[in-house]
Amino acid sequence: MMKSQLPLFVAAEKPFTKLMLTKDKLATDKPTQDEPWQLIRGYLSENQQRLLWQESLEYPFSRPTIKVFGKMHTIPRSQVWFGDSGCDYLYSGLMIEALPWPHYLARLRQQLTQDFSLQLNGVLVNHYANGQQRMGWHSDDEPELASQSAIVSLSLGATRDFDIRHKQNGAKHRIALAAGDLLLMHWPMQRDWQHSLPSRTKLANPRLNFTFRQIIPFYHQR
Ligand SMILES: O=C(O)CCC(=O)C(=O)O
Ligand SMILES: [Fe+2]
Repeated sequence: MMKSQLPLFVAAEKPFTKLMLTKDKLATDKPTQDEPWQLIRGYLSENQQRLLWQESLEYPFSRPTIKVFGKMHTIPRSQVWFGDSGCDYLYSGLMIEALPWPHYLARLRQQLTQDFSLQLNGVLVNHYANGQQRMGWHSDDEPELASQSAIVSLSLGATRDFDIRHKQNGAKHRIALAAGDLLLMHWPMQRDWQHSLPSRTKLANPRLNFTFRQIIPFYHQR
């Protein structure tokens, strides 16, 4: 349905080959009550990574200015939000309207929906131009997120450390997220933990991250 809006260069590309997700592959890492996340290395094929990266060159990224503790800041990365209609997202006091799904991102959403039995209806794409760009400590706990829903994170490009810390007991984890890796963040990760993407000042290479989410449609119009 989105095909007509595709940039021309992808028309000739081979389609995704459907990834066969074997039980073994899923079993490589299991979420536990103590650590409610699950890492699947190399979930995206090389072909998928290439197509998504290429498609992202056409995404309308922006660097909005947001209010943090009463002060205005331009976010240290660029982002864009795609989603089903009505799946707008209020982010640090800023209403982001859902843009229609680009082709390969729509296909990836479908694949994730099937592989993990999730109802994903929006994706935040973050582009980190280099190691100076980053994301501070936060939990993804906005009220428009469906109650107790999981968030699926996929990474492309440069490998970056992803830090996780417990809100109460101070436990810390660091996961190096490489191109193609998938991190499944199950409930109650967003209730009990924060995460961040620290800067790496010497790194010159860009990275993309997609976090697929389930939003309560028309939340902000009710
Ligand atoms: O870039 C990442 O790996 C993290 C992104 C993230 O935490 C978010 O979009 O909420
Ligand atoms: Fe996050």
